[in-house]
Amino acid sequence: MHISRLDLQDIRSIHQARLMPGPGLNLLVGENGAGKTSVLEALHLLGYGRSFRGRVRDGLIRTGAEALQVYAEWQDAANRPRRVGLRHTGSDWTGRLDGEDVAQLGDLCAAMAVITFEPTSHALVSGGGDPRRRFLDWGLFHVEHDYLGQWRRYVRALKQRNALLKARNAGAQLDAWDHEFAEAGEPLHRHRQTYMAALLPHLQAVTEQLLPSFGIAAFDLQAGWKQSQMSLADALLLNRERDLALGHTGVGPHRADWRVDFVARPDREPYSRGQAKLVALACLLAQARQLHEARGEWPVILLDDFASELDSRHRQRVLDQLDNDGIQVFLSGVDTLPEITGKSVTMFHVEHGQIHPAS
Ligand SMILES: Nc1ncnc2c1ncn2[C@@H]1O[C@H](COP(=O)(O)OP(=O)(O)OP(=O)(O)O)[C@@H](O)[C@H]1O
Repeated sequence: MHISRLDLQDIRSIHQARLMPGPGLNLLVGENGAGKTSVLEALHLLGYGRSFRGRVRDGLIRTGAEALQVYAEWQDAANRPRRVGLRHTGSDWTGRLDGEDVAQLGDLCAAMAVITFEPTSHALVSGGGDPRRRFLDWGLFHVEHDYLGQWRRYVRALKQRNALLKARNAGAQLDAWDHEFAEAGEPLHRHRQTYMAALLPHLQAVTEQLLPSFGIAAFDLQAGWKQSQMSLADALLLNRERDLALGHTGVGPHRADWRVDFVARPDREPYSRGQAKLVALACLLAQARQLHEARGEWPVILLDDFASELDSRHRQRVLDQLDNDGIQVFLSGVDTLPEITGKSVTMFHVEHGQIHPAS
């Protein structure tokens, strides 16, 4: 997808702005605090319904304004014009997609595929399991039409089961929710397995380009229970006493995780922050490629503060790859980058919340 127009209103220090982005690399340059990241946050909001710097009500709306608004136009894979608009007050939102009101924020997010690489993205490989589960769920949400419904069914069963566990209610109701939980959880896991298998060749290809000396040794999914030894229903039964004592469900796809191991790192020594960022970026770019393979459409890629912690050689490799693939990228930085030489670049100067195309 190529966003051809982006209107922003009352996002952080940006009162009103309109950008006409180019199809390739869009570079947002300006001093610290100018408002560059705010533009990326607005796009991320359309793709995820939230900011990557906290909740909307925690400062995304310009001080003194009642609500923020974002509007974007793009062409989809079949070159059809699409448009999306979102107004958010911090507690309530209204959304329009192709001229129609939408009932769920998820409908907007499904239309806009956005992949964001930002200063905390290294958490994808060096933090807890939450971002890694979200990574899988995001990919599946965009390529498997029924995944969202299955995921919602699972989350509902988990909530109900946890409520019963908290109330120490081990009666027939718990049996019924165990059944529902297992029925919803098993297919979720199978989807994740299939997705990881589909992702692997892309991860290999991206790693080959970004980190050629690493070599992928394994890309493994842990189900969240001892899936090779028992069904989810059996795992629930086995863990029931423990779950009742703890008041929550300790096994299931909500405890799943994945890891990527490299031939060059047999002892799995900890990554430097820059290495963690590169591995995280490789995973995100693999996800972009898989989405393209599955849907015939590239996501939009946001690279916030890209220059920090990635050396020039790696920046060059990343930007070359994105350029070769013809992906639309929004990149923010305090300075322009030498690595953009020879690429099709649309540049914007950002200053005190004002955005001007650079001539
Ligand atoms: N709710 C708000 N209302 C008004 N201004 C805000 C609000 N939240 C943040 N700001 C201001 O917006 C600016 C933040 O912009 P942003 O983080 O997008 O800058 P940036 O250009 O990405 O900076 P850096 O290069 O330092 O990362 C800051 O000047 C901040 O004071």
